[in-house]
Amino acid sequence: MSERAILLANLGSPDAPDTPAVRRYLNQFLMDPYVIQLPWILRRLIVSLLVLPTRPKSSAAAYQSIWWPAGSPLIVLSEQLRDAVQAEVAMPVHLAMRYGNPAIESTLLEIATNPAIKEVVYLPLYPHYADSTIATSIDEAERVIEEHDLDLKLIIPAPFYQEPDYIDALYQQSLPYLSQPYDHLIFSYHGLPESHITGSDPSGAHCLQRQDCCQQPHPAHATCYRHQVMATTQAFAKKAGLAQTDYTVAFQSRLGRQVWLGPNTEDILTQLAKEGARNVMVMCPAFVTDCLETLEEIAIRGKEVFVEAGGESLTLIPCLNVHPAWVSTLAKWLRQA
Ligand SMILES: C=CC1=C(C)c2cc3[nH]c(cc4nc(cc5[nH]c(cc1n2)c(C)c5CCC(=O)O)C(CCC(=O)O)=C4C)c(C)c3C=C
Ligand SMILES: [Fe+2]
Ligand SMILES: [Fe+2]
Repeated sequence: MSERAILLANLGSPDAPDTPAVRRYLNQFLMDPYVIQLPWILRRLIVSLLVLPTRPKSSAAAYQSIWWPAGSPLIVLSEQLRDAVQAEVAMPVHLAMRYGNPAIESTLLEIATNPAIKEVVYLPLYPHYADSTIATSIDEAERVIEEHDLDLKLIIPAPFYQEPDYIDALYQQSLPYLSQPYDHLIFSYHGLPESHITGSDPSGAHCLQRQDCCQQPHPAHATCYRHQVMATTQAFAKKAGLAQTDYTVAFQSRLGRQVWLGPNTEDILTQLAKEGARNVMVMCPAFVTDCLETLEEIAIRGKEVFVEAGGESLTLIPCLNVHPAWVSTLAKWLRQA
């Protein structure tokens, strides 16, 4: 019988919080055709002329504000997750990053050095489908296997955005926070250009054609990020007994001039403060590990926006990270895959 290994994949971080390392990382990230979905020449021009001259410096400063002695929070937490899962499963558990290190390529090559391993349970660590996360991670792993002619078969679990165990883990992680007094809860998901949503609609005629498209059952939802984040939110709200007036869904991390999913998290923070909210909670279920986008964009910059608009406190509910409920859920899925 063939043996299996597990490969967990996350997005990745620069190797260091300095401008040259962030420039290399952004160049690899934004030249990915799944991320900036334009022909190569346009992508090259945008990245080289509009992004790389200025963003590496400002992003490096942002990374410096959240960097830990052991490294990038996203990498350190992902390594801790790998080790915690390893303690619960009999198969070897590896970790790779789509951008930066450890790369998917070097990690698959390392797995392939064990001739007994024929199958790899490959789990990109994103609850919701997006071309720029799950699809690109799968594409990269398939490219490596084909290019190096590796005798490995990938077993890929489906997006887990509404799996009851995932919702339960989110609930358990957030319970100590949501049992404190607060005025409003924001579900802040990473944003996407609307063109990514319509572009991954296989019917070409459903997504974003009407405001409530995500509430109407449709096969396009298998690859609709907006539908999937709405489903996570609704399942969580039901589990936590939240009324619709208790929370708002918003999207963060806009980049560039395209139309992105809305509403924008910063606009919602400003609006809530102006309407009289003083204490808000923010949870970010699109990320399973804390990272730049939660620790800096929400907990530092989001808080500044909220306080400037008249609010008092913004509390970031940590991501699942290495919560025991999440670790045992992952271990169970990976054993059963
Ligand atoms: C067109 C640009 C981007 C798309 C589309 C995008 C989608 C997307 N990203 C995440 C998760 C993360 N993104 C992170 C950082 C980050 N994202 C973009 C751009 C797009 N993301 C950039 C340029 C950056 C780098 C930092 C910056 O300069 O702003 C991170 C954090 C990485 C870390 O090191 O901590 C995560 C995680 C998802 C889930 C997603 C689509 C749903
Ligand atoms: Fe991103
Ligand atoms: Fe939809």
